Amino acid sequence: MSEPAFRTTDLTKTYGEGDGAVHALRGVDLEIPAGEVVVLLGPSGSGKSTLLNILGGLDRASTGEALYKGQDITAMTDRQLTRYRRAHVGFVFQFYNLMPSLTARENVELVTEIADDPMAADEALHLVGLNERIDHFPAQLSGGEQQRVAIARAVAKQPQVLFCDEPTGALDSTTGRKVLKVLTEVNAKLGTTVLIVTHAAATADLAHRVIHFADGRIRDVITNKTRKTAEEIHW
Ligand SMILES: Nc1ncnc2c1ncn2[C@@H]1O[C@H](COP(=O)(O)OP(=O)(O)OP(=O)(O)O)[C@@H](O)[C@H]1O
Repeated sequence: MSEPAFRTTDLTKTYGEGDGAVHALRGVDLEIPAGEVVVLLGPSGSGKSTLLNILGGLDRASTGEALYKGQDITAMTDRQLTRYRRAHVGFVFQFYNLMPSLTARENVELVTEIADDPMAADEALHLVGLNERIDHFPAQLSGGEQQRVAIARAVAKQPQVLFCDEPTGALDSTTGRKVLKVLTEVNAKLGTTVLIVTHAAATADLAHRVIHFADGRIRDVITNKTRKTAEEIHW
């Protein structure tokens, strides 16, 4: 069996100290195979984004181990973490964080200009179905189209892993489905491991694996025997 994308052992994260301490992660043991679409579900405050941020190298664990392809992220220096994020990881957030004064292509080029082995910005925009919108500014695009530019930007540097925190949170369900379709296509075409944190529980039907969080711990992990397509899910 190939090495998993991620493996965590007794991972904890505590924000603050003493009486005010918040135990965001209380001991997470997890394995995420490379090449899967994984959906993280759970109540607000249960630790999903915290886990995503630690695996993505945006935040640090308090204790425990988190391996990316056998490398311990928790032991990395800040410089190593920056390199890890640059080389291997793409992020998609609820709000698209596009530069309003740049076109779709120019927004993607911001990343392709500094990446080691990027695809062309136009190719990334084709991949997300925005062929006709390449020279549009964000204000000329719908919310779903803006999110697809954000996905193109994240995918253009050819990351091994795509972390998506509430990628459909600001979208209606029809538009959200288009965005999810793009994420599953990126997984299928490029083999990118895709982790999605969401409150839209129906998204779980797209996943290879569904992780349920509760109170800073994993409650259960389900492997879907069959997966639905983005067109088939509703929320
Ligand atoms: N930077 C921070 N400082 C202090 N507490 C934090 C910080 N980030 C998260 N927390 C707390 O950690 C806990 C877990 O938060 P997290 O955002 O991981 O949950 P979540 O499951 O993603 O929630 P949601 O679904 O609402 O996004 C919460 O109680 C939150 O308030």
